[in-house]
Amino acid sequence: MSAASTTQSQRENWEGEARGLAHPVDGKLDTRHGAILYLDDVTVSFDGFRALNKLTLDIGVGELRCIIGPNGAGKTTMMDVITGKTRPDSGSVFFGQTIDLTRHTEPEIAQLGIGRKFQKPTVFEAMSVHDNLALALAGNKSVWASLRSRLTGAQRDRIGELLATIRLTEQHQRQAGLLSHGQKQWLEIGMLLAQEPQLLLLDEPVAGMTDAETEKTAELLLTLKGKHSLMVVEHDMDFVGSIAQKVTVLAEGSVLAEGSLAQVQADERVIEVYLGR
Ligand SMILES: Nc1ncnc2c1ncn2[C@@H]1O[C@H](COP(=O)(O)OP(=O)(O)OP(=O)(O)O)[C@@H](O)[C@H]1O
Repeated sequence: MSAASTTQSQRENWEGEARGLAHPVDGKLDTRHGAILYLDDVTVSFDGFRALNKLTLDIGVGELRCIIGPNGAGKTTMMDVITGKTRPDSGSVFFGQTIDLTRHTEPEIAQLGIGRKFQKPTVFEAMSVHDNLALALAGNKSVWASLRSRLTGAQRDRIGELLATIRLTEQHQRQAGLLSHGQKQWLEIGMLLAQEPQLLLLDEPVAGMTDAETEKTAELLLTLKGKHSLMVVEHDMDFVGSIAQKVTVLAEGSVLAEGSLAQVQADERVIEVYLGR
């Protein structure tokens, strides 16, 4: 399925609106065909080396998709293309039917409703868990203005909900720098959720976590599925097995295999390039 059926004027119309509004995606993302993200024939070359090679995949609305593949397969480059950090040499990248992501900047793409979590947590260590979430809710207001302004009842409720979702209610007054590695990762996920992304990209969310933290992260992501669409890049196969519906295996910049974890684990080509014999 491609977004090519959308007329140019529909796209321009939408993009015009998108640039002018604070929350342009509210109720407006066109996912009539069931997918939230389309990559079609995307190629990215670095000095002649194809990090992505005619990559085609789409993510369904509310889906939790796991992406696996060997080092250098192009997983990070794919996320860079989706979030506007890297421009493809060719191919198309659409958010819903109508938003051509290659025509937007990184901040615009975040505003459009795509949140990205990098591997390393980047919370404000000197501030409390609560204040980190309050800042994230304030969005692009200046840090000092948002810390000084009093929270509305709705904002307080939202922070309460976020704390419960990320399982940090009891730690809300704790300084973020004192949290465990796993708790910092959850806080950062909470900060992304505060911006109400429709699509969340997570890069190795359980790297460095204890087994108990990994389990809790799996529970957390399963609660987000449906409300958000998620793309999770992970090497930890037990974790992938605990959350995945559908797994995409990338290799040499293209999709090598796609299906349930059991299906891709049984695929000879996947065993060859990634899982080992
Ligand atoms: N900015 C760049 N300049 C040159 N080569 C790059 C650049 N970014 C990525 N590459 C190369 O593109 C290929 C794909 O890299 P990428 O980081 O996307 O893979 P990955 O699947 O995320 O790997 P890993 O699992 O190790 O994170 C690699 O060979 C990498 O060296």
